[in-house]
Amino acid sequence: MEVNHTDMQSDSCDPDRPAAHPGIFPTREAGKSDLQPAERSVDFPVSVVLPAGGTGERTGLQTPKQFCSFLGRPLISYTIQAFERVSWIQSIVVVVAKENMELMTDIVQRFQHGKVRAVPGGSTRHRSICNGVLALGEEEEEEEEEEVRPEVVIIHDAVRPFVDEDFLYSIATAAKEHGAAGAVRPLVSTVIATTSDGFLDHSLERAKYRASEMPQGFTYDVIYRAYQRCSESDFEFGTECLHLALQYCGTKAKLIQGPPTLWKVTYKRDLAAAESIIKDALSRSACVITGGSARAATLADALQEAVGAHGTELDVIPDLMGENARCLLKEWNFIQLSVNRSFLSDVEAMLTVLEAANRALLHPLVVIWVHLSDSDELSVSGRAAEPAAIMDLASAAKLRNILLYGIQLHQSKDTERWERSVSRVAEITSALIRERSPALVGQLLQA
Ligand SMILES: Nc1ccn([C@@H]2O[C@H](COP(=O)(O)OP(=O)(O)OP(=O)(O)O)[C@@H](O)[C@H]2O)c(=O)n1
Ligand SMILES: O=P(O)(O)OC[C@@H](O)[C@@H](O)[C@@H](O)CO
Repeated sequence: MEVNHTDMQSDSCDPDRPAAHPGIFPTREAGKSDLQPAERSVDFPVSVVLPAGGTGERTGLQTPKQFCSFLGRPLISYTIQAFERVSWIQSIVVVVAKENMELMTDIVQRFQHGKVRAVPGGSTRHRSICNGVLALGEEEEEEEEEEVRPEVVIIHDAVRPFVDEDFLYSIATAAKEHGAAGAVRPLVSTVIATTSDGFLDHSLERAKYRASEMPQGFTYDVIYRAYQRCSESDFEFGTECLHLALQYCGTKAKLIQGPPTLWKVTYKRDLAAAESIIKDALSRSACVITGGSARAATLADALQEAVGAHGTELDVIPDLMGENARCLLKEWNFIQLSVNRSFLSDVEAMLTVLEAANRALLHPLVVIWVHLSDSDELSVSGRAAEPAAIMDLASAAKLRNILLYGIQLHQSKDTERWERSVSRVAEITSALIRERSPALVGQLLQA
């Protein structure tokens, strides 16, 4: 997947569908969090350093992996989102290569990330992290007045986008108590040592070892002192901050087993897996608007079961008014059912409401107009008018990151034929929601 960081459309890839991913919460508006995780708080200031100064050589791509785009958004923006939505984190420092500082500033502005500032990285990961830690200790005139020097610093690779608040809380509180804390995972492969001429020297007893992952947490003093005292060789060849804390501060990190979501995007295949997980998270539910029509409600009931079989849960409501407006704050997929009325006013009204809610800032929204008509043979004029109208509407909506699709459905008196049509609508709907394909935007698909 060759993705240029200026190309905000990522190629679609088609990896096996992974299990639903608990680690990503793509449900946040700029500046507010609408998925309320367990209400947590800490009584000490916590800041974050996201090392993002690498080149991603192992992906084989020109674009550093942290800037590869998924659904129009760079990977690093997903990681930042995972941290900025945590209310007890006061600030985030992203450490990027000097040549990417402008790009990083653009990303922060474009996706309206809060609490974030970018600082230049170094030639190695440790040097970048050290720059980030030092930046937290410096006064910045434009800093938020309530930002103070952190007591705890969370360090997290920017290319590990799937991290949740509960685990961050565990790491931060353990770091506060013990001076350092780190995420671990069971080893998948056995670790062996080789001789200089490439033969097995010995193997380690796998059960006694763990893979060191991120996030890691440190009291500011520990990580600051560790970097003040470590050697040039550490800076050049080291890969483990926990080791520096032990070696130079005598601080034994508390190790906490993390969820499988903590993996690092390293190779090209990891990009495909990350994209699939992000799409999965966005396609778990959809809101069906029936317009109060009894026939639309019947169709919605039939769809609920059929689409549910494809892994997407439908929430059926008559409109997006009053109490139902809550869907605007948590949904990324909307299905407007229209019976016989072939004009698109229902859809236009929905697009207006979605735009007013600024809902498409972080993720492309999907709006599917399902038009149920009574006649099996549509009049030619009816057919000609609809595709042109929906294409015009879709072209305008796409500029605002809303993907509009149409599905034409005919009410057949033949039960079997009707059931087949409903099943096709469900299949098409699920595919559109999951893939969010730009290529089908504005199309009026026949079910
Ligand atoms: N000089 C460096 C090197 C790496 N990193 C960051 O450290 C994290 C983990 O490093 P890694 O996965 O090795 O990233 P790269 O060094 O970019 O990958 P590669 O080794 O394949 O080039 C990444 O977010 C990377 O951007 C950094 O901030 N500064
Ligand atoms: O060596 P890389 O730069 O690929 O990745 C860094 C990892 O070593 C590091 O993130 C964890 O192992 C925890 O320290």
